[in-house]
Amino acid sequence: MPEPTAAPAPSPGPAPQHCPTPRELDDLELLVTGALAPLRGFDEPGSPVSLALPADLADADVVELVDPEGLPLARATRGPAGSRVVEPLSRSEYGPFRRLHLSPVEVRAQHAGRTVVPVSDALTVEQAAELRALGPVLLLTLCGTGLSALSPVALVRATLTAAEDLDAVVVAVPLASHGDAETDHRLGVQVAATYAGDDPVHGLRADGEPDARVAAIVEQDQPAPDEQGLVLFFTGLSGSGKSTLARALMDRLLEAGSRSVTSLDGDVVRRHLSAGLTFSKADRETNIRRIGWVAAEISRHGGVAVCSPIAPFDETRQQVRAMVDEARGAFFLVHVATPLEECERRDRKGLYAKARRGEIPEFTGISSPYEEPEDADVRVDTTGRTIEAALDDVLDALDEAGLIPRTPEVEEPRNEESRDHTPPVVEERVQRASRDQAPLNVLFVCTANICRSPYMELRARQLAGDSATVRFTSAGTHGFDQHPMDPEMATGLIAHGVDPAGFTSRPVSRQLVAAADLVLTAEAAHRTILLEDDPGGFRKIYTLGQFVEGVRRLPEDVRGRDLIEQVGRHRGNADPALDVQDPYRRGPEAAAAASAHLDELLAAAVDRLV
Ligand SMILES: Nc1ncnc2c1ncn2[C@@H]1O[C@H](COP(=O)(O)OS(=O)(=O)O)[C@@H](OP(=O)(O)O)[C@H]1O
Ligand SMILES: Nc1ncnc2c1ncn2[C@@H]1O[C@H](COP(=O)(O)OP(=O)(O)O)[C@@H](O)[C@H]1O
Repeated sequence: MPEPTAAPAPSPGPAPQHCPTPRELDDLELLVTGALAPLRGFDEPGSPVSLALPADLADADVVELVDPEGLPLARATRGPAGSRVVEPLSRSEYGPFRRLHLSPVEVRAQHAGRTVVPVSDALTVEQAAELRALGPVLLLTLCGTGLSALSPVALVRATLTAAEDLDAVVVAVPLASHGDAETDHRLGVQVAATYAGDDPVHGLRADGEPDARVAAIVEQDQPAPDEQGLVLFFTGLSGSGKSTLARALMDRLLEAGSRSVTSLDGDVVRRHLSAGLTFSKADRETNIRRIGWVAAEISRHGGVAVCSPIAPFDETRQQVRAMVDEARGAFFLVHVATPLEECERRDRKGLYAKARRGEIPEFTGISSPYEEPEDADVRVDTTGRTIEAALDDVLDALDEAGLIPRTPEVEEPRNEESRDHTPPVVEERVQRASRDQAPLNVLFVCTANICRSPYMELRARQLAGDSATVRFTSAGTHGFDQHPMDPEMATGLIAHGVDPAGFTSRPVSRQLVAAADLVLTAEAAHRTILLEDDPGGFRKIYTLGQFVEGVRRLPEDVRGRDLIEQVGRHRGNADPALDVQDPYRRGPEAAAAASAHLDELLAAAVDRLV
């Protein structure tokens, strides 16, 4: 049959409605405003601007496209060669910065005569200077789904903030990403040319760092992995241990108090959110999608959702992953891979026996399939293991992924005396701005402040030369006041030409830790002691060995405060294997070994701090 050459007349009766994806809604807006000209519809030959209709609408001549709240936005009519011609019905009125969404025609009428500059990331100080030299500019903020590393709303906020000091008009254009950088660039050039008309278009050089105000917007929008919304999704057979492990993990998080946690347990969800659903394939999929939707919303707002349904189908699990992704949360899949024989042996609820007798139809593992995940972040078989040991595997994997650091309070429940209501990280951030200009305060800590930490303090000072940008001090977790340095370790310093004569020891205190920008301990045990007193300090208290591991993972040009911040985001474990051994009363060989170990670590750390 020949392809139709023109849109057929719409069939009578109301057109079926469809709500497109966020990316498609962005495309629709640009098609309707003419920003994507010469494109006028979806799926034109060779165009990446496509519309995926559900199977039951694929053959419909006309589909009414609605926004998520059901407002009809446009009619999409079947056109030539499989395209969908778009005819606007109404214009979106809501959404942040809607007033800045101008069409090319509106821009020409209101702002002609300005240089058009496409913006798809936070403007840097250098770029602001570049813009100032251009005279009046129109910042075409390309804020569509997935185009920028920043969320659409943060990109517009960042651009408006940077524009305060410029002769600039900000226009928001929801140009979405279409999968590959080349296509995105090509569409960006096309859209900018359409908006510019006869005015010049200027492409910014990618260069430099944003100023403090813009950086604060970026930081808020891109939280560190351990502050990001998180969906912990346990999947596995009935009786595998999902609920038990999920509950144990939740208890740890709740006791630590640093995250807001919501449980979406399989059985509990089926009593409330999914009441009435059966165990047919379709109903199980609905159940999991509901859990996924709620979990994604929780993650959108920075919370932790702990889900523990069977979730037997890979495709539905992938859909949940995509929903969480869209909400800019992290998705962490735990496969509780206890084999069927063990689950059946446990048969806590007697369900397997009933399923074997045919009294429960479609029972997972017996008469309904379980598709093993191939994309699990961690796989735990609980057979013959304690709950603590199984939980340990999950906590290790979460720590490794940087999502939940193994701080002492997550590690094990704290007792009442050591509970400390330390200021949250937000306050830490505010304080940081005012400290930026002050010298870095680095505190070294060991046990008695007579062997390793004085060596660190005095040797670091020597390595730093006369740098005024860092101050080094030291203290001991169990030290006495006013003791001189241990003679064996002092020998090592003297060999380097450092005179330890004036040094006297002191005990560490909360005040000393609070005043430090960075605390480096000789052993993991010292770190644990300090963190018990200051649980919020896990971003600045490390063992020296752990810190140096972090430093070595970062590019050479990351230095000073940036270095401390970035090590904080990507820190590894305080592995006791990285400890500097205590040489006290172990003779000259132990002292020489400790000095050599410290020399190596300090050379790596100090050079990057000054
Ligand atoms: N036919 C059948 N198959 C599997 N499970 C069954 C069935 N009928 C009832 N149950 C009980 O329901 C719990 C599983 O519900 P879920 O919502 O997690 O299942 S699913 O993800 O929708 O597949 C499951 O709980 P858990 O043991 O916590 O997994 C069972 O107790
Ligand atoms: N290492 C372990 N981890 C988790 N559960 C375990 C472990 N060892 C034994 N169990 C037992 O297995 C059962 C698992 O039940 P549950 O957590 O309700 O599983 P599910 O939610 O997957 O149906 C519980 O009775 C639990 O005490």
